[in-house]
Amino acid sequence: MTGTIMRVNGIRKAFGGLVAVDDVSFDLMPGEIMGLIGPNGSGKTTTMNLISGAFALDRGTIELHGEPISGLPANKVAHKGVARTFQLLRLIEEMTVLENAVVGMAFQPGRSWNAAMIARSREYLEVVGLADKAGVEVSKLTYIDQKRLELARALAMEPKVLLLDEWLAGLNATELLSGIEVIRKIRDLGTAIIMVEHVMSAIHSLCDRCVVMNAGAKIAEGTPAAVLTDPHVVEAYLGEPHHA
Ligand SMILES: Nc1ncnc2c1ncn2[C@@H]1O[C@H](COP(=O)(O)OP(=O)(O)OP(=O)(O)O)[C@@H](O)[C@H]1O
Repeated sequence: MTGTIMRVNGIRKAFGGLVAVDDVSFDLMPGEIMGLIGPNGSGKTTTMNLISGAFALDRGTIELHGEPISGLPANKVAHKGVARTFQLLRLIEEMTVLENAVVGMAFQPGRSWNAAMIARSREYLEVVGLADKAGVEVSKLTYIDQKRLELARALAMEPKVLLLDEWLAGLNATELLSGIEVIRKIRDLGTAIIMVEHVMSAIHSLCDRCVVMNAGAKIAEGTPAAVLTDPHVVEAYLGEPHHA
């Protein structure tokens, strides 16, 4: 497809006898927010780990702008332009908000700390709504502010594609709304996003398209409204707890 930013083609990953991701394919378009959804244990996080290079593929290919990134180690995938957040926060508690954001840039090859990098990090803090807390020590931040910072750090990698793994999990109703706005803003600034998310209101309001997984396989793809009323998807979710 012309204009595809990422192409995931027939990827597979087994853990012993358990096929966690089974022949999954999808494309990501520039400027798109794609939801990767499905019941617990359906293979979403494993798919994200395959894209980010944290796990090696058993089979299949992943391309970024037509260039293979599958087979590369996670740091190389990140340098090519795929950044991620984690289900568990990975911040350096003793450092300030700004220092943590700069660390995201400083880990890129050929970069050293400089004024331009600090200025850029401040821009990312602005995007995620943390500009006024640049000098605060991370250990003093609230949970949502820590999540915002983790996002700023991912943005500091200047990704073409951002992988969000349940980034909205654990937020209260007000925080959820501001979290949704932050994700929308990042997309509007030109980063394509793949988000694994259980919060259906967020999926509805943010995603242009969803890929639905069940037991490792892709079972549906389409707009949130279309896939969430698809009988196969409804059946896959039966027995799952409902989320807001
Ligand atoms: N490192 C691993 N070793 C062995 N099995 C694993 C490993 N990671 C995941 N699995 C198994 O692979 C399957 C898919 O797990 P995965 O975490 O990708 O699902 P998920 O859709 O992200 O689930 P959730 O919504 O609960 O986060 C599960 O059965 C899980 O137990």
